[in-house]
Formats: sequence, C-alpha cells, structure tokens
Amino acid sequence: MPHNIPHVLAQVELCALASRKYRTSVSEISSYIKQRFLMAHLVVLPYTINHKDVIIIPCPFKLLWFSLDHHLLYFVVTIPFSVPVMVSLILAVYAASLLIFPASAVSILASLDDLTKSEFDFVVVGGGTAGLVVATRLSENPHVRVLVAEAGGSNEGVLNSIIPFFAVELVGSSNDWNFTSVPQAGLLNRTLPIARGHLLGGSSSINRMDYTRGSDDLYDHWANLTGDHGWSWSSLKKYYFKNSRLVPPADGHDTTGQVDPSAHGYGPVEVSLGGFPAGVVDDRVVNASKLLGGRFAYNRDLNAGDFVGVGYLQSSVGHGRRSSAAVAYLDPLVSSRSRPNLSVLVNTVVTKLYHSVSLNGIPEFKTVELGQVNSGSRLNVTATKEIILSAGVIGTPHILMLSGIGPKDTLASLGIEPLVDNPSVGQNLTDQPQMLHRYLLNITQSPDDVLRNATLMEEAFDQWNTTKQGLFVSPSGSTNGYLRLPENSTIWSKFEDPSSGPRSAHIELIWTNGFGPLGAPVPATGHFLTINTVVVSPISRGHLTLASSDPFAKPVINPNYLTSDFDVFTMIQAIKDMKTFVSADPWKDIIIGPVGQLSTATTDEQLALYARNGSISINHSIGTARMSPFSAKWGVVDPDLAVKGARGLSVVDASVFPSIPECHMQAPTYIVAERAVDLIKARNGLLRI
Ligand SMILES: Cc1cc2nc3c(=O)[nH]c(=O)nc-3n(C[C@H](O)[C@H](O)[C@H](O)COP(=O)(O)OP(=O)(O)OC[C@H]3O[C@@H](n4cnc5c(N)ncnc54)[C@H](O)[C@@H]3O)c2cc1C
Repeated sequence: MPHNIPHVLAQVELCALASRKYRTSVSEISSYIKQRFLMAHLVVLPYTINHKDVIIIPCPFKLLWFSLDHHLLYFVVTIPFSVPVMVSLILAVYAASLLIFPASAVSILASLDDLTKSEFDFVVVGGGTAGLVVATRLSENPHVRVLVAEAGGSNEGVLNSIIPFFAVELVGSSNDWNFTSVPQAGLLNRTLPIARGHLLGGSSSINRMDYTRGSDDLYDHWANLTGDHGWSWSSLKKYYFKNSRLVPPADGHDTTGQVDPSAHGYGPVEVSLGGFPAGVVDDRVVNASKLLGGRFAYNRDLNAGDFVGVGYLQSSVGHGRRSSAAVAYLDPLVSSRSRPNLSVLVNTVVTKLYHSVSLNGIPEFKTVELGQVNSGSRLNVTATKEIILSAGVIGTPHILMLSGIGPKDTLASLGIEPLVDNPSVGQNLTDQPQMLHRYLLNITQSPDDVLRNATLMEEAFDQWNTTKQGLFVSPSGSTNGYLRLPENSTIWSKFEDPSSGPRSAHIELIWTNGFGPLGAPVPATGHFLTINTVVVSPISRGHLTLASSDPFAKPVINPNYLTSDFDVFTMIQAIKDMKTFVSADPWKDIIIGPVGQLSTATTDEQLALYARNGSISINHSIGTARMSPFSAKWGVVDPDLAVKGARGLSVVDASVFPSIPECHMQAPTYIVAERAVDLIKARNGLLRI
C-alpha cells in the first residue's frame, strides 16, 4: 500500500509534537495515543490555528472532531482517497475550524461593571482548584457559555504564588481568606488560623504544592461509601492522568529510582521532584529508610497506588514555578487568546443562589447573585443548564446555607427561608492536625543562612529570576513518608482502623532542610532540620455554620482538632516514629539534638500536652458537602455531585469528599473535578465521545 510509509512517518510526527508540548517521552505519548484512538493507521499533519497546535488526522472510517484538552485540538477526518483529495479535505476542515474558533479570547473581567452578559449555560462559583478545571473543560466545547465568579483577584504577577520557596508567605496575606477557628477544646482552647486561597487558582495558588493522590484503597473506599464504582481507583485513573504530567526537576538531576514515570499522566498540571535537592537531609532520609525498613521502608513512587513508605516528595512545580489550577488550566487560554465562550469575573463574591420554580416541591436553582466587598450593589446572572458550586470546603456550605439549603432550624433562626432541609450541610468538617519539630544540626551551611541574610536572599532571588535554578525553585522539604500505626498498637483494642485500607497511612512525616517554613522567625545562629508530623487519618469531626445572614460575615468554623483519643494517640506515635527515625545511623554525625519542648517531652502524658499545645492545621479540610449514595438520607450531594433535594445545582470541590484522603488534598480535588466534568457533560447532553 503506497500510504503505509506516510502513515508511519506521520505517527512519529504526532508523537514528537505531543511530546514536545507535554515535555514527556515520545514513547509515553505514543502509548497514550494508541490507547486513546485505537486506530491502526494514521496520517498526521500538524499545524497551527489561532496559536493552537492543531493536528489533522485522516483515518479510514470516521469524520468527527473533538478536543483532547485545551492544549491540543484533534481533527479526525475520513480520507480513503488520493493525496490531492486528502489535501482539499484538510483545507476544508481548516476553513471550517476558523469559523468554529474565531480569533477572540477568554474574558477576564475585573469587576461587576465589566460584565455585559447576564445569561450563561453554566455558572461556576469559585475560580479555585476545582472550579477552574470545571470551567475550562466545559468551555472546550465552543458552543457552551461558561462564567466563573471568583471572590479573589487575579493570580497574575503574584510573586509569592509563583516562586515555590515563598509559598508559606501567602498564608495570612491578602491572598488568603484568613479564617479563624473557634477555640479548640482539644488544643487547650487555642484558636487557629485556617487558610484558604483568595485568588484565581484558589488554594492551589497558595498551597505548599505537595502533590499526592493517595492510595488505591482510598478511591475504592469512596466507591463503597457512595455505591458508585465510578469513584474507584481503576475508574479514576484516566482522570488522574488527565490532570497532571511529570516534568524534570528544575536542576535536571537524574531521577532514576526516585519516581515511577509510568504512574504519571499527560495533563496540564506540571509535577516534579525537588529541583534543589537538600543532599544533607534527603540522602539521609532515604538511607535511614532503607536501613530501617519495615514501617519506614523506601517507596519509589507514593503516587503509584501503594501510599505507605518513605520517598521523594512530588510537587506541583514545573521549571521552577508553581503549577496551580490557574497556571495550568486557565493561563494557557489567556496567553493563546482562545476560548471566547469563557468569562472569568474576579473580585466578585457570590452572595446567594435563587430558585425560580419548584417542581414536585423540589426547587430549581438558576440564578446567581453577585456582589462586591464594600459595595451594596448586586447583579443577578442566569445559568440555563447548571450552577456549579466550587467555592471550597468553607465557601460552598456557606453559600448553600445563605441560599436556604441546610439545617432548617439554623436557617430559620437567622431569618433565611429554608428551601431544602438538609442537616448534613456544613457537618463532617475533617482536617489533619500537624506539628512542626526542630533539631539542631552539626553543619556549616543550610537554607537558614539565606533566611537570615538579606544579601544572600537577594542573590537567591536573582538566581531564580534569571535561571530558574537554586533554592527558590522548590517548596521547602523534598522527602516525606507515610506510616501505618504498628499492627500490635494498643489503640486497636479501643478503635477500629479509620484508614481507607492497608495501603493507606495514619501518619505523615515531612523532612525539611532548614528552620523553614518561612514565616517562623529563624534563630540568629545554628542550622536546623524541621520535621512535620501529621495525623492523616483523624477520627475527630467538626462542623461549620453561619454566623449571620450577611454573606460577607465569616462563618463559624470548628474543626474540633484532637477531640478523639485516637488522634492524640496517633500524634504521639508520630512523634515517637520521628525520634526513632532520626536516631538511625545515617543521622548520627549530623544531629546535635531536639530544640524546644521536644527535648523535654518524653512520657505519653508530656507528649499529649506537647501535641495539644503545638498542633496546628495543615489546611486540608474536606467533607462539608459530603457525597453519599443516591438513596442515603445523609450527605449533601449524590454520587453524580448533584445537590440532593434541588435541581440545577451541583458541588465540585473538596467539600464533597466522602472521607478524608490520607494524603494532601489537591490531587484528589483535581481528580474529582476532572470526573465531575464528564458527569456534568453527560447529564446535559454534551458528551461527544
Ligand atoms: C496554606 C495551604 C497549604 C496547603 N498545602 C497543600 C499541599 O501542599 N498539597 C496539597 O495537595 N494540598 C494542600 N492544601 C490543600 C489544597 O490546596 C486544597 O484542599 C484544595 O486546593 C481545595 O480545592 P477546592 O477547589 O476545594 O477549593 P479552593 O481551591 O480553595 O477554591 C475555592 C475558590 O472559591 C472562591 N470562593 C469562595 N467563596 C466564594 C464566594 N462566595 N464567591 C466567589 N468565590 C468564592 C475562593 O476564593 C477560591 O478561589 C493546602 C491548602 C492551603 C490553604
């Protein structure tokens, strides 16, 4: 067959192009394409339309077009003919595509006054981690009009959000909602700051960037809890792959044995290992893990399904810069001036949702009320197909209750008309308590030098600015470990295992070279090792409720940290594990001793007091609009993420998690959002393939 050679050449060309685009290996892209298209023969001509790489793929059987994601558009056309006919057809498709994709851009609107339209197919409330996935994916279809309303401002030029090392500077800044918990009974009545991102990208723009998807047990547990196999590990794999891709660390070091490339996908969020490895700490962590084995055994890639062991931390960082939902999903559309059917309105608070009609006593929500801080003005917009709440674990239940969806008596007591009596709204608030511990090290150089010296700080900044190399390319900490409680632990006589299964952990340890994170005052002398201990499978549950019917008043937040004896026991075990770990041989030449209360707390009673005195939030709250089976009387959304007892309204963010992932939350949030897009498309007749 004369066209065999072009077929082969073209397939190679497609792989090479996609490989360049996704900065991953040609063989990975090749195997992805084979899986995805299942086509034996392809002829491919790549070229550009409106700054987008477009690939024409003639194949023998089909004529259809679809988009793989917002980076690449694929046109698949039937070409059983000669080359001239094929070229004519390609030109025809090109001309048609110019009509389909006119050269205009996504609108980023700075205030309500800039909004010229009042009707959209979908209104997404909150331009955060999940919200931007939903909005950018739904608007891949040029006929679908999407509005995102985000309370915070743009992520553009927010240096602390761009430079990985400065992440912790964002907490407590104007890019943080700066919530505060009520006094915590389990923490000696201390109140705690609760951070949430207040800018495009939401918490993915201010988080520590640890990128962990949790174990296969976790998602299988979710499938059991919700009665929907679609939430299982095997079903969700494609959505995880769709979210992120592995890129080389900023310093380009050889990562063989530090990560499993086959466990990673091809999505827009860039994920990498530490690009400024702290050899003095990292090597010792890995050596101690290999030496101790057992509960501390080395795990090459914690994101490959088994989430127990010690390994190299993966972060949502690419080429020395944070890769947030805004950077990965939205910014490419802005810079390529594409997606005119997507409007993103910033500095705008969603104050309430209104229902239009009630069918069989079930209210249908179509109207979103928009407002601005320090302004009484309000504007209503309509979502003809669906309103999607992606305002996060605090914002989402807050808006639900303001709109009359929540515990009837609470709403009525605040003068809000109860439309859907649902006592689960705002309940089940679950977060992981963490502590930071310090050891004094016997070394002469560390990041602490930079933190206490303005000139070195400036030099490090210049290095990052000019070369995207050096200390600032990574968040602090490049190794972590997930441990299960010992099987013979005394706690098992009192509590059932709250974890998702044997491949999920109870404890996390994170090792950081230096007194970090920034924000804590660094002592004038000395070099330090910081270790975080985290209870990742807590039993304590909190709740959130309205303080008033004023949409700008902050809600009452009670995470109830360390109110379960299980959580206190687990934190104590975590501290003991940390001590065991740093007493291993590889640390002997370097550790002088613990700093502060850690050095005096030895008995369980003293450690419990130390834990209650020192625990803070790791900002991993979930579960305030929990997902439950269709028939369940508890829960806020069904397994398709539609709000129970309402029409036209769904929730897509970390508030729907049916149980707490024993990991960090951004990857599970992205996974939920990527699947949610298909669920929303399916019920609105928008699925093309
Ligand atoms: C300081 C910090 C550190 C963290 N570290 C990590 C980490 O290292 N790794 C990890 O995996 N996870 C981490 N997390 C957790 C993780 O980032 C979040 O769980 C996840 O991003 C939540 O995504 P979301 O879509 O549910 O909410 P968000 O990303 O918070 O999005 C909600 C959006 O809605 C907007 N919004 C809220 N209310 C309204 C309203 N009324 N009107 C309009 N807009 C509104 C918000 O401004 C925000 O942009 C961290 C979180 C924080 C805060």
